[in-house]
Amino acid sequence: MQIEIYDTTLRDGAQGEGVNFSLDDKVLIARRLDEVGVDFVEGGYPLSNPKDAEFFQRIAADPLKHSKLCAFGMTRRRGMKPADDPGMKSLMDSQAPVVTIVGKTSDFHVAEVLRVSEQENIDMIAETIAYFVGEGREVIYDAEHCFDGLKINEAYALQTLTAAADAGAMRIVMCDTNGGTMPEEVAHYVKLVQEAVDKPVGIHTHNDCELAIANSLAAVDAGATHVQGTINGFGERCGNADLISVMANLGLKKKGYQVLGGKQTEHLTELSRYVYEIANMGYRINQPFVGASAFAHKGGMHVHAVNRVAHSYEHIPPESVGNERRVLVSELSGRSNILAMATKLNLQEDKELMDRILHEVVELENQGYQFEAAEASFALLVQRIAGTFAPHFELVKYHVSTESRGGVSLNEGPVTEATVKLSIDDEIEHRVAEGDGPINALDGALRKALKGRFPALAQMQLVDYKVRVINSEAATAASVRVIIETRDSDGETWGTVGVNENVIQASWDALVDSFEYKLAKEGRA
Ligand SMILES: CC(=O)SCCNC(=O)CCNC(=O)[C@H](O)C(C)(C)COP(=O)(O)OP(=O)(O)OC[C@H]1O[C@@H](n2cnc3c(N)ncnc32)[C@H](O)[C@@H]1OP(=O)(O)O
Ligand SMILES: CC(=O)C(=O)O
Repeated sequence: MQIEIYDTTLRDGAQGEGVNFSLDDKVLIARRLDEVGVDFVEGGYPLSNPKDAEFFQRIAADPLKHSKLCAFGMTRRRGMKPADDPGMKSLMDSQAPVVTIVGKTSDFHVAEVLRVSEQENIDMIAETIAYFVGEGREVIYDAEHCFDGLKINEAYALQTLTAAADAGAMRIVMCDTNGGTMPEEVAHYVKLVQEAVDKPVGIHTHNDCELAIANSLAAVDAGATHVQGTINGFGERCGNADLISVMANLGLKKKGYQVLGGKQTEHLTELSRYVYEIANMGYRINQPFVGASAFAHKGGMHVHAVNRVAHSYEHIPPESVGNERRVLVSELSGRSNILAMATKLNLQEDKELMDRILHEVVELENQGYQFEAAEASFALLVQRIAGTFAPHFELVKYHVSTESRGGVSLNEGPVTEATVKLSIDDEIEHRVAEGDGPINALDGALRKALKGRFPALAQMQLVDYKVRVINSEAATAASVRVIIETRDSDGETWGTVGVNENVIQASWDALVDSFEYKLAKEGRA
């Protein structure tokens, strides 16, 4: 059975706190969803703001190839003809072939929020839908508070749904607007509504009870053939059903269903990250299926088993959703973790060497190091222990000073300067740089000292810097752990770590590892 996927990232997703798309962002996401093969893309609420209205004009000028574009709006205002309502006009002006109309299902909302008679609400639903159908548009009806309405007054809720179906809506979408419905209730009411209306039923869930995906799947099992949600679960309050997981579950896990016209789900990881990037939001590392940790193995016993049989600790192959298997190295590692990482680094299997590496990792983690987010420092550590590490430069000394002068100008902040003296092939490079703080100044001086010999260093940049105070078991004084993330011009990123009681020394150690990792990479290339 083919299940329709309806994406509302650009409308309900944008109602999530912290989510804000520019017009260009919206166009990019709509086109990506179109390429992926999503059936319906809801572009926004044209009455709401000029950006959403303009979005529809941009897409009308260069229509989507596969997905049907939907414009969202509410039923006509009370006491008005649809043709006179500015909301209806904005939906017509959008030129979207599909109009999605939200209307009230619950008599409580009709009385207390809309403050109209029950009959007027039914007229608002029926007249709005009939108007758009008469104008040649397809209409999807989003029944707001559908489950709550059915619980309070089943007969009235069903009357609103049949009014929508009879007026010509092509889908009746049951919305768990407040996100408070349980899966068994969803299944019960979806079956009930299917019997009452002669149109395909859809589901739209919110995640307030962390059940949005379970509820979407329960609805599909009960007969719904259309699922609404957002990429990465963005949305009002706790978000909507995450379509990434919905599609992965329907495409790969549950028997008898197909999504995206039977296309593969291998692009889901890329799609999820694309939307995070455009939204300028960090990825959720433990996001099911597509998160960086979704197939990351940390416990030694797990890694041991995965090395023998990959699926022993994996429910699906990571590649089936475009993700990858990762092995993490930490104090919870066994020899198998080290072996897996060392194999990646082309090291021979050597039990004695593995034991020494494992012992060193456990010892360093006890001091506060952490290699999970610092794979580059781990790779260098392995080389140091194996005796294959050849440093490209050696420190003679560095010096950092920060000077703050009063009385010159109120805008003048402190000036930080770093001097770095290195020995490179027995020659001395001695350079100075100013920066926005000590680490930036050290980074600048180090680059100046190395750039003549190693011009490729200009291709890398530091993209993240994290400091955490730690109190290791071994030492009574507080140390700090610095993790630096670096990105290369080819897109590769790597993490390095430094630990010291002095934050500048910890930063220097992480910085040097980052530079050495890049130089080793260039050497291999
Ligand atoms: C469940 C959902 O997610 S539905 C979508 C929710 N999304 C949004 O609200 C985002 C976009 N919304 C907006 O930009 C604005 O709210 C607008 C443009 C739609 C309306 O703005 P305003 O006219 O200033 O009204 P406001 O937002 O204060 O109140 C909503 C109005 O719509 C009415 N209304 C609410 N639902 C419906 C409905 N289904 N049909 C008709 N009218 C409705 C309310 O009664 C209220 O009108 P009233 O003030 O005359 O009582
Ligand atoms: C329509 C919609 O977004 C809701 O009821 O949640």
